[in-house]
Amino acid sequence: MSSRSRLVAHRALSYGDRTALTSGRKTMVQKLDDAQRSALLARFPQWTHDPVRDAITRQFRFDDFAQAFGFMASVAIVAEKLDHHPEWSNVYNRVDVLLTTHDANGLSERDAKLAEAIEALL
Ligand SMILES: C[C@H](O)[C@H](O)[C@H]1CNC2=NC(N)=NC(=O)C2=N1
Repeated sequence: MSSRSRLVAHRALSYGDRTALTSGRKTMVQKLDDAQRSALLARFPQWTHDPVRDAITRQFRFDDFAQAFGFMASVAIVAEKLDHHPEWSNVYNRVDVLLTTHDANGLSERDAKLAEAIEALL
């Protein structure tokens, strides 16, 4: 098998897996109501509510770039597993994270799950 065929086969498999993993998630995700949003913020006091985006944000600081990027790599793996991804940026030892659910146009239970998983990495 040529290296090009292997690449294409790998890609096809990846897409197949992804379809299988996500095909059970066609239901609309519900935006949190006010009580649920308050509960979320009480549960994660280090996170700040962004009312414009209906998102939660947190800034993480590490000793250096290697630690910051290691953290991002760990979050990326969890995010991919949850099929829920952060909006973020990194400058040297700093990582700015914003969580919101694009499919709901605001916070949902998925953001709570991802925030919980991120906190568990620290
Ligand atoms: C098709 C796939 O399930 C969706 O696009 C997922 C991927 N990751 C996501 N991440 C975030 N933050 N919000 C979403 O609505 C979202 N949707």
